[in-house]
Amino acid sequence: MDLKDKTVICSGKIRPVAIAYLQDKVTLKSWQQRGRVPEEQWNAWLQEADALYSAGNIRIDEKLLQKAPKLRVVAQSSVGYDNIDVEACHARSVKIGNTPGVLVNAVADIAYGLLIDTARGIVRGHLHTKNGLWGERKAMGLGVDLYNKTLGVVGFGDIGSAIAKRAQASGMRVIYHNRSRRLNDAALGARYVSWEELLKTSDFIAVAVTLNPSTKGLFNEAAFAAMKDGVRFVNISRGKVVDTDALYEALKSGKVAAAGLDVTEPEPLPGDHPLLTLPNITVTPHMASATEETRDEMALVTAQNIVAALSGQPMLAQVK
Ligand SMILES: NC(=O)C1=CN([C@@H]2O[C@H](COP(=O)(O)OP(=O)(O)OC[C@H]3O[C@@H](n4cnc5c(N)ncnc54)[C@H](OP(=O)(O)O)[C@@H]3O)[C@@H](O)[C@H]2O)C=CC1
Ligand SMILES: O=CC(=O)O
Repeated sequence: MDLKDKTVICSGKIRPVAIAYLQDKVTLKSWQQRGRVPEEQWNAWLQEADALYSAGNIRIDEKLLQKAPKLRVVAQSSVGYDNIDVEACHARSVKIGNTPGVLVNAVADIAYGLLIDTARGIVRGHLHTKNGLWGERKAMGLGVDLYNKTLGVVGFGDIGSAIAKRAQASGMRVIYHNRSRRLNDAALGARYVSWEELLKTSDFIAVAVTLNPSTKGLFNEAAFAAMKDGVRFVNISRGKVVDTDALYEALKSGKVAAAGLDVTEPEPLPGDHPLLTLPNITVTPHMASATEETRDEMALVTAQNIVAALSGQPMLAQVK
């Protein structure tokens, strides 16, 4: 099908693999310079757009949709799509695509790295060495083993179960909590438990839920209070799942011995944020899927979703 009369716009840089896939098939307008496309230009593009390639850095809501009368497809280059008002899109028959699956291993690797860091203080050790304190390394104290400990995974989906697999390789027991039990959990070596039991019995907690009304602020003061003393906490899902002030207090008091976060509220996290004054936290800048291979796959799925939807074919991954 000839789609050359279809205009695809993107608010920021897109990867060469996506450009190569799209440029001969559709009319592509992407901003390949640093930063975001200037507002006036963006508004003009929205007027003409049949499809929007979203890097996740913009809010796609009724306000934007009103400026884009021809829009039929939003292809999000991530698995999470909490920046999109799904109802508003569907009300206007705008299809939404995303990129589940292809980023699972990259994201689970970062979660596992943060998990090990909460146990052993790798980043802290590096800073200690860098600050000329090698000789005083005993002052850092000792870490704890992953081996023979219990990992509680909250959000045992594609990424949560990939984190579990890595933890099992370190000899951890895995329990998990979802709203619904997974049918294949026995094959994955994980035991389904209630929210309360997970909080009470986990030595480590890894969070890999979607951000939805049931998970917003899920890790609040009461949740941290219900955890084991000295629990270690990792979040790679979305910052809004955690009450930042409650986590700060729990880290400060030692209730949470250490935390590793790839996502924060707010994002970006300012360099002078109180969380970063604590010695027992490692924060990475929402980079869990940021490998060359994974970002190429995400870009390609996004481009393929656009072409499929514009051709009237099923997308590789569609948000229902
Ligand atoms: N840091 C980063 O760069 C990245 C972050 N992410 C984040 O990770 C999220 C998960 O991705 P992925 O594993 O692919 O998604 P999946 O849909 O495969 O898994 C999400 C899991 O969350 C569970 N869940 C949802 N609500 C709740 C709740 N209230 N309590 C407990 N569990 C809940 C779901 O189970 P159930 O429905 O049964 O409750 C499901 O098992 C993404 O939505 C995104 O926000 C993803 C990629 C990269
Ligand atoms: O945060 C990234 C995603 O894919 O979701």
